[in-house]
Amino acid sequence: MDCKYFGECGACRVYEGGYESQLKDKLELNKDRFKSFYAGDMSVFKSPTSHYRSRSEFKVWHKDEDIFYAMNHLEHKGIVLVDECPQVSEHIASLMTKLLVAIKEKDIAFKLFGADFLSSSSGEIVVSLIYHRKLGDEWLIKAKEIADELDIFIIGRSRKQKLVIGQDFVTEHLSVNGEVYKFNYIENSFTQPNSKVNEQMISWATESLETCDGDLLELYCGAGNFTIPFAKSFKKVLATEISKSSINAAKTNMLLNEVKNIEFLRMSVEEFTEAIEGKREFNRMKDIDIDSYDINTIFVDPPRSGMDETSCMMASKYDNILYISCNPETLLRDLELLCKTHKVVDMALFDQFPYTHHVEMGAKLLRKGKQK
Ligand SMILES: C[S@@+](CC[C@H](N)C(=O)[O-])C[C@H]1O[C@@H](n2cnc3c(N)ncnc32)[C@H](O)[C@@H]1O
Repeated sequence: MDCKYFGECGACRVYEGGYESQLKDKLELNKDRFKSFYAGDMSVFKSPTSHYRSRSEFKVWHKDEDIFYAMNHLEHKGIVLVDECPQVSEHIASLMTKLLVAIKEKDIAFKLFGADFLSSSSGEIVVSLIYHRKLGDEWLIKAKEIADELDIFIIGRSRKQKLVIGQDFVTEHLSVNGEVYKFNYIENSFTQPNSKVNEQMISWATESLETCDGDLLELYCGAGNFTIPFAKSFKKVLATEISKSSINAAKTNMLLNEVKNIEFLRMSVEEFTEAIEGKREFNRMKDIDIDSYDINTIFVDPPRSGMDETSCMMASKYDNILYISCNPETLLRDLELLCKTHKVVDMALFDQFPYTHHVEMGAKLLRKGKQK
């Protein structure tokens, strides 16, 4: 990646030998890490080597009456000023300077401290401008002029305030095994950052579940990123997630894709575990006939902290477990528990975060004694 800040700004790590060499090392490290659970081939899915991030957050730094984008320094305290970034999508990259110029010209930089970008592959962009002051009518008029001029959506945020100019989402199209799915990505909600790798993850996961029978249970479903492509392989899907805005987006995304066999439930994994074990009743489950589900398969995509012990015990009740993880360390910890009853039959590495040491992993597990 040809970048004048490479390694300095904190977003990328300098790696001798470049992208391919780093990926090879990540693969070796993870093959070794998981060798006691899985000794087969690990599929590897590469990222584009630049302009792969569809969302990105920058600080806005004020210096000598001027403003700059900034990132935390990688090695020590302090920041690095950034005027371009080859990680972000082409659409975000070509907007960054124009937006900064417009903010200065319209004089709306006072107490602005953050700029978050979210883009779709077709070029829709929502920018959240984050302030340490209450935003009034004057800000709204000027920000609307910028939004019109640059053909973007702008959200003004400050404490307990959210002003939306246009809309607070972009619509992304993802191509999965030859089919195109539409997703509304909501500002300030979780979305997978690397669209090309995300498409490969969903394709791999969908193929991994193709032979599973019965219904599907999904935990940590977000806005239905996996759920919606999975739905055609199952009669019914029950998908749960803690975030209200993600569940609302998931329901919209189900309609956008004309999918009808999913029930989305806003519930934490901890709550859902209590509900399914009959330990506690929840009003949110009153319209869900849990006994009508014939669940043999569970799909999980937890945050970096992984699953907890109780959720692993719950997942172990199902014959097929598919686990997508953004943190190999917590995946390894959880496999210690899951592999008391199950064995890992396939694994994949997705290079969702190039130029960092992070990777996304996939693991397919089958109850011991069951055939593939
Ligand atoms: C790594 S994201 C995956 C989301 C989705 N599968 C996707 O691909 O976009 C993890 C999700 O877990 C949700 N989450 C975090 N803690 C949770 C909990 N305790 N119970 C349920 N969901 C939780 C987050 O809101 C987030 O949407």
